[in-house]
Amino acid sequence: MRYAQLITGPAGSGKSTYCSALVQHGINTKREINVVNLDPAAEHFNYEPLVDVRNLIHVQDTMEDEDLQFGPNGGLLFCMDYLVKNSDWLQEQLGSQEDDYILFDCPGQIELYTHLTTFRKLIALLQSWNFNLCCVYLLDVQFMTDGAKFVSGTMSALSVMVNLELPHVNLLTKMDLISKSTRKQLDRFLEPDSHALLSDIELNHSWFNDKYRRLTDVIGQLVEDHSLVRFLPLNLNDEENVSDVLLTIDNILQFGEDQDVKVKDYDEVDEEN
Ligand SMILES: Nc1nc2c(ncn2[C@@H]2O[C@H](COP(=O)(O)OP(=O)(O)OP(=O)(O)O)[C@@H](O)[C@H]2O)c(=O)[nH]1
Repeated sequence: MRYAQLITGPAGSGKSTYCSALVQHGINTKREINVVNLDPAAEHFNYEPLVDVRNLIHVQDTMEDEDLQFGPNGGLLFCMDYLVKNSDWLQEQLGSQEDDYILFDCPGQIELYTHLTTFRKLIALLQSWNFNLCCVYLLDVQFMTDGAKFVSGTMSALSVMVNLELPHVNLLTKMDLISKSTRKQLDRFLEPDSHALLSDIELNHSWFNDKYRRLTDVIGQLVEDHSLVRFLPLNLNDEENVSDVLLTIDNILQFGEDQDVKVKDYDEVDEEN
């Protein structure tokens, strides 16, 4: 079996930074973690990729091509389709090493995860190449600190979970950037508690009419009653937190069962944070 995290999330949510941090964590703990860059528009990252999709196709190619003349967004979607159609290239680049552990650093266009089929096709290919996959969805915590934004972020995570149908972990990134009081407020949402969300929305959004208030309440209840969407805080400055998050994902991937790696379960890490 091979193991991989699909690192997804909106533009700027911290995907490449997370990948670099995990590679460094791997070096510190004498564990090999490789990264594959799947973003054909990537300009800069701080890791040495095992495979780089830009060697197959670059978004610039699609924008400069006389026939295609795409804009940046359409070009990126075209590149991802091109990758799926030329999957032999990716398969060859990935090799076939047993027990390898790969982070796929994906583009920031969330339509790829929320409703287009390209990623589902890519997932099916990776699975057919013996990869056990976990989708890791990153959201910048700064966009989750008031009730209305938290509901919106929760819905985007839910769309990805429903569309990709993979074992899934949501991470709140850039935890080092929020104050203690904001963290306290966030903790009330993470519970999750629909009434905390609702009272925050009523307090901060006087324009919220009855209909929206009821809708928010119902969504909050739904998420709470079915434990649908959970978020783990990720602070890259805290090595113990990084280690716990990685172990949680390892557990979901069932990585470690044959490799003698200690794993923690989701609830354990959630409580510790
Ligand atoms: N303070 C802080 N900044 C972070 C953290 N993670 C990412 N950043 C910053 O956020 C910005 C975006 O991070 P990236 O890792 O490039 O985000 P991305 O999701 O890969 O972005 P796209 O490739 O555009 O989709 C960069 O300036 C990072 O330095 C974090 O944990 N803490």
